[in-house]
Amino acid sequence: MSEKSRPVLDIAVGILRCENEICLSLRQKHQSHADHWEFPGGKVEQGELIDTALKREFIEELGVQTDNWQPLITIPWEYEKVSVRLHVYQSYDFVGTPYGKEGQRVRWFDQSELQGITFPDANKGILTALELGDKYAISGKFANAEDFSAKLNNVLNDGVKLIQLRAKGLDVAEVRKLAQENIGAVHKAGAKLMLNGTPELLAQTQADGIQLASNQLFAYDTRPVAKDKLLGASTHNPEEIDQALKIGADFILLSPVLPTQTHPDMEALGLDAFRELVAEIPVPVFALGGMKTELLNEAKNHGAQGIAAISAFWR
Ligand SMILES: Nc1nc2c([nH]c(=O)n2[C@H]2C[C@H](O)[C@@H](COP(=O)(O)OP(=O)(O)OP(=O)(O)O)O2)c(=O)[nH]1
Repeated sequence: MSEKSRPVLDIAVGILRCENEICLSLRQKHQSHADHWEFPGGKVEQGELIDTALKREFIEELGVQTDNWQPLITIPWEYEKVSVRLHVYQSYDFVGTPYGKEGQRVRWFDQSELQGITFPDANKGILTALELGDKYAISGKFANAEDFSAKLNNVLNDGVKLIQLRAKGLDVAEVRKLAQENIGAVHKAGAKLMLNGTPELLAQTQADGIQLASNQLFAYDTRPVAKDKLLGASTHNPEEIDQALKIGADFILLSPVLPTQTHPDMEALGLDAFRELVAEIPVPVFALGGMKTELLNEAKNHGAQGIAAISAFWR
């Protein structure tokens, strides 16, 4: 059967958390992806809600009662033999001690250990979703280097964990200097700094990744940064989204979701069209364009990892 015509299996995937630890189980020899760790879960039965499926699977497979499952990300994925849609939820709420009721190994891992663990391929976007917060601040206007640091500090104090240094008026050397002067404060706050720039610039700094503008995406055939750096891609349509995924983007910005003063000439997608596009993207997607913190939950309810904005964060 061709990949397009075969049925898609809906899988409920549960990230059960206890402080910084996450419960994983090891897939068994008779299963696909044998000896890969997974977040527990399984197929959603006909007509079943995702959180009902998760409660059932955690009782059946791990002997724990769970509650308060919250959506994190949905991952569409084509394996060689099966098409799946992973509905990934997380919860801190459980009663009992998880154990392998079906003989599988079950273990708690610190979240910082997850990057070194072998998961099925579809899980890459889940790990990124766990790593990134739900607010992505993009730097706006600033008077000088001191003013940049002060504004950045406000963003960090607001608890934002992902920041893009975007300074179109500066030359590369000035951007590099700003990045190096501020990276310490960003990392001290447990946040990550993305550069609106090239892989070459990234290599000269301690920044965490680059954000490629939509017209830069087509300059590459393969991932232009190392695996341990973040690659963000700015997109507006399916063609740019496909190219972003082709070159291994870790996450995507999709815009303009709502009308925005920065691009008055572009027609806004609207949240419903945003949701439809996001449903086909196996990595986290931030909603950009007209976003304010009051819209965060609505954006998340439409499948977003969170919101990206200049004016909502940069003050
Ligand atoms: N539970 C879970 N499933 C995952 C994860 N990542 C991932 O790609 N999957 C895929 C593997 C399977 O194709 C499907 C899970 O279905 P399932 O759990 O009912 O499958 P199963 O044990 O019957 O094993 P099989 O039919 O795939 O051999 O979702 C994950 O983290 N947790």
